[in-house]
Amino acid sequence: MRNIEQYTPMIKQYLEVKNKLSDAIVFYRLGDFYEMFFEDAQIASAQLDLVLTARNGGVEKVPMCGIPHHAASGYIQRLVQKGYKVAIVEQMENPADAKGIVKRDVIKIVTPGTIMDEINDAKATVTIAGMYDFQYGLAVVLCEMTTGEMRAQIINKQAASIQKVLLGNGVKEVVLPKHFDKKVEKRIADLQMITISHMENEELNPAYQHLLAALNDERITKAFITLTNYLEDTQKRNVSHLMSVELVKEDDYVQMDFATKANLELTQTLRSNSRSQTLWSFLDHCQSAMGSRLLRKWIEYPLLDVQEINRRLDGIAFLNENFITKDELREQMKQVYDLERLCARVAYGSANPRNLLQIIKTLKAAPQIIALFVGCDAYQAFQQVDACEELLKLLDGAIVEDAPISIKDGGIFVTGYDTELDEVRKIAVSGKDWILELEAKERERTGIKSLKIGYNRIYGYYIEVTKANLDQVKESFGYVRKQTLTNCERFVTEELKEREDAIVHAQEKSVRLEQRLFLELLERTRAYLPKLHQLAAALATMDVLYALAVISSENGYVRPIFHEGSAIDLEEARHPILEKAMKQKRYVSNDLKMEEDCNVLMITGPNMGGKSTYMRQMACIAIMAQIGCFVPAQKAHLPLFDKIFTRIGASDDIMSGESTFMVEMIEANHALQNATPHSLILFDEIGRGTSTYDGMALAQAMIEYICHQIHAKTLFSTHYHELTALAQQETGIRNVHVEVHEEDEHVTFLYRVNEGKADKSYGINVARLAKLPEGVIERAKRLLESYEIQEHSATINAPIYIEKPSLQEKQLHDRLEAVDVNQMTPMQAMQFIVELQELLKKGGEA
Ligand SMILES: Nc1ncnc2c1ncn2[C@@H]1O[C@H](COP(=O)(O)OP(=O)(O)OP(=O)(O)O)[C@@H](O)[C@H]1O
Repeated sequence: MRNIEQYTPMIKQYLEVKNKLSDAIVFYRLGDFYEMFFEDAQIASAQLDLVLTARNGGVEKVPMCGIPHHAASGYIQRLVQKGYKVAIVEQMENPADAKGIVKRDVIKIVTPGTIMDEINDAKATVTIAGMYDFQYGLAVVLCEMTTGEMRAQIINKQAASIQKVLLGNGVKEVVLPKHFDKKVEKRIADLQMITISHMENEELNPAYQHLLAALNDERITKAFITLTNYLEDTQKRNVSHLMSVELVKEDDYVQMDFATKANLELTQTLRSNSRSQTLWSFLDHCQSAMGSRLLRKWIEYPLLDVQEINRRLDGIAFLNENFITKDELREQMKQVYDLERLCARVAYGSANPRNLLQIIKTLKAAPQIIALFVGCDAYQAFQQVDACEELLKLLDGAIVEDAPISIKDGGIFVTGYDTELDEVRKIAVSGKDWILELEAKERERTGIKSLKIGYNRIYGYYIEVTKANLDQVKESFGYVRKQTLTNCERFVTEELKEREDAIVHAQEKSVRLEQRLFLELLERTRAYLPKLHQLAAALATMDVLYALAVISSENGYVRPIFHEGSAIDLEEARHPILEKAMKQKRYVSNDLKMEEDCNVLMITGPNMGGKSTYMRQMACIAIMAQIGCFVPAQKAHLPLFDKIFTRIGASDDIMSGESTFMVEMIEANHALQNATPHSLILFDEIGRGTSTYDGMALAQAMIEYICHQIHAKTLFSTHYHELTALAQQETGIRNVHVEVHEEDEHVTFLYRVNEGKADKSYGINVARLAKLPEGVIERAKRLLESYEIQEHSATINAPIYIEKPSLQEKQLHDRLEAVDVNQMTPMQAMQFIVELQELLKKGGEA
């Protein structure tokens, strides 16, 4: 700890502030710069490529680096993205008025979960979570700071659930209370790139109580308190833009764990974490950022409610049947700004004059946009949305077209908006005219052509004469010297001094008046926020419907039809993204049919043959269908999937320290433990991460488990051709294979999926395609031949062993199925359990 008394007064002041902000980098305002000192300077200079200098701090030279204040947001964003917190320390008084050291204080702390103004990616969502741990689980309250949206969830303490809720919702920062399960904290820390913050204050601020109105759950309240107290603490103000907390019920949506979402590259790619080439970016033809963000939510939360899905599909069909309406919608949507974030800024008090202009433009377009949906039966509710015409009347014509971003310098309101403002402005303007006249008069009187009248905040108005003309200044002019610069002198006259006060005063007064009027206008706008939120939600929905209509019509997609059974019937299905990305070659469409009693589709065929693509295609179509979008196929009859699980591709989790095989087993386990008869499972080459026999045994055991216990619809690709024999014993398994054409050891992939199993693997042919050295290929072929000979002579290709359920299991099953628990007394139930236990001990009755 430094002895702060030894330092210069300024560094002492800095250290007093810094000592309370140990986990943040302090941006300390000095004139036009933000300076960083000591360790903060070292970190910032390394992270932001700034030059590290030093400043005399009294007892020692203090490391220092700085950035211009007007460029701060870019630097803050870079630091925060790297997981740092940045505390902004501002000058709290005008340096000119300060006696001694200028007063400074922290005005806000920007953290990874609370960054708002500094974000320049309109489609990005930044979420912060407050958590509370109760004995059996966790309450999580999520908040999207830029919109103020809040959601709550109760989850269990397993790593997969924590990962799903935090990574799945783009959480960048988690706030934990004083007492929190250390093991769970470690699980959160293991997720990497999530900043963990702590908040000790456990008292509910009454200002936020109403946001919990609809919820009566003490656990959620506690997580909410931790979160809101932290937000107040970092923002140093009331976070008035927060919206009511909505409880998320997982059962309302298709459940996908984080690995599944990542594997399917729904909203970010596996390799680069980028947005391009994802299902989101592919579908995103939205015209507004709020539309894009809503689309992302739709993709992450596909629906289970067939009525709601059909409503969206009806909306899309309406736009595609009325293409002029659709075109008109696109044009009108161009006028729509990010009303969601604008509302948040109004509520929070950070809206600027340009933001109000954006609201005006949006409100002007809104009635026409709503009217476009008059004929859309599915969305008649849009007609009830208030387009806020009253607010438009209030705002329209108040603000000048090229209004400034800041309210510091006036120039916000049009003439005629306020009579007092007009009066003050007139005085200020006439003052300026008087100055111009004086300048002309003085030039004439002195004969100095280059004479200028200028103004600066410290010296006020002055007459400036260049050095070259100084000899022409006569005493009789009454010029009093004010300031000497290298190449000019500045003077005042009695006359100028007298008028200066009035002019400056009028200018300042008009700026102050404009500020007051602007804040009043914001306050009046605030009264319309509930209506504006509804309008924003409706416009965003229309925008997403537009995007999905465009995708569906441009690519010839078909409307999915849902049924209550479990059969899948897809004709000429395609992978939406790959189909679009393929330029030279044509994408080969395929059918996918699984009848009610078919549980597992076993897919065999060569590497590179298109197995994974066929599986991903199924998942993409299922998700697109359940978000209410048309799908890439000629016919799509589908069940409603409740959960989707995947074990696809090589998503080695290097970060979590798990091996490839371990990740494979964890993901497979997750599916086997949680899938239901209504789920979709995609297992791509399960078991390949271990030895052949291990892998094959595990794969077979899993398939049997799915057929007998789970009955979920499963697509299972494998290179273990032996497994295809299972189809002969199990009615629930069907074999299909991807076709290739082989000629003179050269293979051509046909990507056509046909009935039956593949005859061989073609691994060596594919290796040749990859241009491995010919020596390696030849040697591999010889080895393969000798393996195959051994295989036939020895017992390597052991026949597949199919285990039937034991008699004991069958008896247990029959008994449990037969009993009607509702008709039993507690005593009878206990007796029944004892009987079952005895049956277990005896190993069956027989
Ligand atoms: N239906 C299709 N039409 C056209 N090209 C396709 C089709 N399916 C796949 N492809 C092409 O083949 C490539 C390989 O496909 P995919 O990864 O699905 O093969 P795979 O059988 O899973 O291979 P491996 O067993 O090595 O994992 C794809 O990247 C794509 O370029």
